[in-house]
Amino acid sequence: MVGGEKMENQKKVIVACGGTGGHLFPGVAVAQELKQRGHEVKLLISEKKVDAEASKKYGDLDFATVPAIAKPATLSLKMIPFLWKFWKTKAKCTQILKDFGVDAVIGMGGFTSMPPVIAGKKLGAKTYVHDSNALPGKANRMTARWCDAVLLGLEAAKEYFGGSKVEITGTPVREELQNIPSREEAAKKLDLDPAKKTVLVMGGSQGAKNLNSLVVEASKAMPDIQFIQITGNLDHDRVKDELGDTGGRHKLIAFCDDMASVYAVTDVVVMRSGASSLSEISYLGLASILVPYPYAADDHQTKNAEVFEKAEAALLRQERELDAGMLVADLSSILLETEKLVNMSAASAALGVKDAAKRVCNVIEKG
Ligand SMILES: CC(=O)N[C@H]1[C@@H](OP(=O)(O)OP(=O)(O)OC[C@H]2O[C@@H](n3ccc(=O)[nH]c3=O)[C@H](O)[C@@H]2O)O[C@H](CO)[C@@H](O)[C@@H]1O
Repeated sequence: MVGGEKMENQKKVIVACGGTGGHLFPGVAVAQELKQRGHEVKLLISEKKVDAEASKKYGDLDFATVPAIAKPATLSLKMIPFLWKFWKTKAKCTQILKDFGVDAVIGMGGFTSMPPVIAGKKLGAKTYVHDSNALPGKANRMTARWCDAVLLGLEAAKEYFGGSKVEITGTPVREELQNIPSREEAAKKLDLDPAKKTVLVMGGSQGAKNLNSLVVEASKAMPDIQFIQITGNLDHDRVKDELGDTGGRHKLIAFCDDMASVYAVTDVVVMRSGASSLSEISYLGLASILVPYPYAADDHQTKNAEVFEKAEAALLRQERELDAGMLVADLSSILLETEKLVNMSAASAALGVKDAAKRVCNVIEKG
């Protein structure tokens, strides 16, 4: 251990989870479980606005920021500023880790997780990486070389990492989603009718303009169904204009900081297939229609969606093939056929890993 005072058996753990909600929220879940077990935790997030917004409700956790890093897709002159920024960030991480007195570092994904893991390795700490996708990211595959163990959200990812240091843990879900309110309580909070079928729409952290517009059109054709549509900050006003007045049955939210209430009143989700959202809906046993983000690296969101489609927990629809009529037909087939909804929800629940946070923390505690 470097610097700092600590109790016996207590570990000082850095959770590197910056860059996107898909890395940050599983990192929060790991930090919450570690803290509950008496360990000391610091979360490293990026300086991006999205991280500041997503982390602000977790005031009881200790956050520090480091620059976000994105590797250029091809070998070009852009590698020079990338390497310079990488080196500077690693130096900053080394200082943070030394001051903290680090024992272990876990990276939750992306190139922003890489410098803290490498810095940790050089300081003699135990190092881990967690990947939540069916097709692991390039950054994680590279970071794995510096790690004592590789932790995976989905079995399908195992083939990309050789050797015995791989463990399937599932993807941790934050505390507030482990204990969601009742449907009635949540409906009251969101000013919705608990007796009506409700669709949640999540566009994910990247643009979902087309998907947002398709949903608006579908909603107009389904006046008895309630919608909660998370539009993303950039698309909110445009969608609001397109939607017009629905008498309160179609709610628009730019960014949602109360996913627990939203999930509690939901019957079916229409969403991108980001791994963290998938881990949450399977934890809660929600049926879904998955529309992968078409520009995700190596089309990894399709691979995630295929896991859910194969298990009959979801319908998989590519955005280029989807129109509002199909969406109405899909939603009707799930919402109006009770047996289908029940079966899809059960298949989703079967994919959920209830104790993922515990499994990840057990590995860190074992050392
Ligand atoms: C475009 C892209 O490449 N996205 C990737 C990014 O996830 P990205 O951040 O896009 O999406 P994820 O679905 O993984 O995570 C979103 C998270 O944000 C939360 N949320 C969302 C909206 C909101 O208003 N409030 C809120 O709290 C969700 O509950 C979830 O926890 O990293 C994931 C994990 O490697 C990948 O699987 C995704 O493919």
